[in-house]
Amino acid sequence: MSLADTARKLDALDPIAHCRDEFDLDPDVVYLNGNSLGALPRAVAPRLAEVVGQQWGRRLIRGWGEGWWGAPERLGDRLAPLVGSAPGQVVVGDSTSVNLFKALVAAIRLNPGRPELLVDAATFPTDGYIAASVARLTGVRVRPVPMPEAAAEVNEHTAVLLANHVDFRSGVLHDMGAITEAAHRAGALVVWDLCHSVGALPVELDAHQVDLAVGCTYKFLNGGPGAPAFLYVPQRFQDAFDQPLSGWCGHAEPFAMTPEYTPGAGVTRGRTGTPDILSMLALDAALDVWDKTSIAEVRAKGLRLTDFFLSCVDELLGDRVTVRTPRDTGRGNHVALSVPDAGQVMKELIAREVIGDYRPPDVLRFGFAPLYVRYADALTAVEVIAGVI
Ligand SMILES: Cc1ncc(COP(=O)(O)O)c(C=O)c1O
Ligand SMILES: Nc1c(O)cccc1C(=O)C[C@H](N)C(=O)O
Repeated sequence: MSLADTARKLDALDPIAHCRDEFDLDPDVVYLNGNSLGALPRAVAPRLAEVVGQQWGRRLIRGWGEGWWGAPERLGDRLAPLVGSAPGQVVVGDSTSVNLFKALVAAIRLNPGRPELLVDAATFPTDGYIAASVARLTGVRVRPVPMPEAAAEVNEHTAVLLANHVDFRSGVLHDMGAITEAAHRAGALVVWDLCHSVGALPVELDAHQVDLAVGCTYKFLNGGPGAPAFLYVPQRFQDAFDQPLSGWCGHAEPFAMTPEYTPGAGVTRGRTGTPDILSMLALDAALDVWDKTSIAEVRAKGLRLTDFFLSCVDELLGDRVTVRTPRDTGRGNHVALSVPDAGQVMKELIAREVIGDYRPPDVLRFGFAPLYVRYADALTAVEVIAGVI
């Protein structure tokens, strides 16, 4: 069967093909960058019009008592099933970088007397930058470790390991269960960055006894540019969770306006300042699509779609590219291809309406958001790449 026939067949049989109708997409664009910024869900614009016009416009400050104040925890509970968390352990707000700062300092405070902070050596830069600053503030030292060696490198000196679930460049999926277990055996805590796995594949934070986790909502959760991030604090740590950005919104009684800080109950103490309600309620609307499918269906399609993309790459590009992403299930939802002059190649692809991204030094990165990317898009992208390189 030709690749075009296979793509047609796979799209016809796709059990979640209907989810694409939930998105407002440009029909002329092959969008393979949902791993940086998810597409626009149709539900967002009308919800924002209502929030701005009715809630802000008419209810004014009363909005805080009519749903706004509790939005960080309510949205956290909506996200919880996607990360394998019981309710009451996820709070939405701030950026991933800010939540990483809170989580790392809190983790070091939970595990005092150990001098090392291990950091994924291939990490997305913000994690490394924040870890370095946290190390300076708390007096620990950072030791970069390649993720495949992380489990072996954690030892009695390690306070905390900062790990990425899916590598932002290669797409490699790291073994959350095994790494967390090894860290715990050595008496260390692990903070997981879920930016590239949440909404792409099942994440089992409670089942793996994860200590703390953070993630963003503007990639596979389609919350929009600058959508708020989230912080996971399991119940067993909530009373001792002592985060450094002790703003009034994490206070036990914010409106008592007392001079001393008393942390709020539960995951609420992960909050800092006033929540960004417009972005938060845009995310709320974006999450509606998860009522129409499940993370298991999304993962199944994600693997099939990236498999099909890889067969197209093998057949149409051959050894003109090097595949940097594992071919087995140890991968997330993006595929990295190395080519010479990758930056220029990506510019030419984007000029031809195939949108992926370039990551130095030589990676073309293509994200496959199963909610709206079709098998036919995967084939078109490879045909266009073949014409460019
Ligand atoms: C692994 C990872 N962590 C963090 C971030 C970003 O953090 P922030 O939302 O603070 O920009 C990204 C992407 O931007 C990322 O890929
Ligand atoms: N967060 C981003 C942004 O504000 C602008 C452009 C890109 C991004 C990204 O998300 C980059 C992404 N985390 C990456 O994996 O490279």
